[in-house]
Amino acid sequence: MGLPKGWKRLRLTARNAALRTLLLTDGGQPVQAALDAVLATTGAGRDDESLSARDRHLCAELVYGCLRAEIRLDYVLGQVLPRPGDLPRPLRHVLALGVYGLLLQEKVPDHAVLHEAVEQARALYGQGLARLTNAALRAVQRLGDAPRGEDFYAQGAADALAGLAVFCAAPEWLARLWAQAYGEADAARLLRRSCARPWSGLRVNARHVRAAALLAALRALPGATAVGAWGAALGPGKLPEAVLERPLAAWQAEGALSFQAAGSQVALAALGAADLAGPVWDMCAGYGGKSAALLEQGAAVGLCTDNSSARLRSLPGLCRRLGLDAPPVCLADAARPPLARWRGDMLLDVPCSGLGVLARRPDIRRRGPERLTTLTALQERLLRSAATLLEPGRRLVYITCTLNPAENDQAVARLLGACPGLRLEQTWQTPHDHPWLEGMFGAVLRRG
Ligand SMILES: C[S@@+](CC[C@H](N)C(=O)[O-])C[C@H]1O[C@@H](n2cnc3c(N)ncnc32)[C@H](O)[C@@H]1O
Repeated sequence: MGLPKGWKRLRLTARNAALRTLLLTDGGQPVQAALDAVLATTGAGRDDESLSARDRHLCAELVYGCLRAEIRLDYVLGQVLPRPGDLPRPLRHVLALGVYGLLLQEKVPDHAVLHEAVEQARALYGQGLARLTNAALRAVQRLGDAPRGEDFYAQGAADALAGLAVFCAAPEWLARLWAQAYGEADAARLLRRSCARPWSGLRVNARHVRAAALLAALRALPGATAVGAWGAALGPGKLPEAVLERPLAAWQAEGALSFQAAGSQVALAALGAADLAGPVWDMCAGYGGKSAALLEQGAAVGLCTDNSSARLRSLPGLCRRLGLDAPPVCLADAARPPLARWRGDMLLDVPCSGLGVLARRPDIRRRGPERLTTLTALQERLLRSAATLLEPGRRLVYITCTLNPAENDQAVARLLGACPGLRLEQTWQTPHDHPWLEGMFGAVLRRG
């Protein structure tokens, strides 16, 4: 999306960088890619045009926070403005950033939030809309604590679930899908979890000489939780700068440490993926996060394929950093694989709706339910093609990061119905009442 003409009048601040990032996400760019693109132009070394490390962090918090709360912020704006949807999109982001600052951002004084929002509106659109911004945000201030509580969002909602969906900034269709699939109590738990700030997941490279010491040090951090065999998770804001007197970035650069979502690590451990019989074929290897974890933990990954060359391209470099022998990589559509047989086990970490990772990927909630049917059909094709290649005695591990039965247990059931030679050995999913672990699903199938 093009930027309004007045954009150049804005100073480089965390909030202005956040505004620019949010605009990029409107054009369909994934949130982290948009943030990386904006921060790449605001790095240190550009004298008057640089953001401090603290401001870069604040910018990320604002972007992720606003996207995570978008539906809720829009609702609040709808209570103080007659037709916020008619305003230009950049101004709506200015207002949303302002409401986020007033209601959900700790430690930032209201007057600073108001001042910067009004400055943004003035620079982009002039005095008239700056006045409107000031009036709208002051009206939000006058609502007091009400918008911080759930009851505020029940006004005008069809029922309690619809009100909770707005409070948790989830689309109503998703709340209904979860209520129908898992019951209202679980749907409520999942909605609350989906809008909380995510935990950071760290994975220690089991092959690194200091792996044991590093793992022990990470797990000994205040509030740290062990995940899987080689991981630790830390709550929001708890990531330290350094461990064992070295910056985390240095451990990462020398291949001792990777960032990997705790849910992925727990899923791999629960499904026994490190014990898969080689050569393992990772059919949707992407950037190689799961393959790298398996290689570190001793699995013989023999082939990585994906239909995205941009993703696959980073896999050899990732292996190099971690000191692993990179498996062969090949650009391939897993629904029409380039091989007729595969003698080892297979990993199918499919493209999915991502409804289990909304806290970490908040832009996913902007996508509508219509894509669920397309994704389910794609997963069915991928499962069938993998099952066709599976040799007797070999296992196929199926993984999603979603909370949607059609993509999870029902997808597995459909495959079992269509392929009588397959046996279901295990299914696993993140417990719905887990307060922070992402929603993952996995199944292990074996050809008899
Ligand atoms: C959940 S991601 C995989 C993440 C990866 N396993 C990791 O841990 O980093 C799903 C991947 O499937 C890939 N994909 C989508 N459609 C595909 C297809 N038809 N054949 C192969 N890969 C596909 C996407 O490019 C994406 O990288």
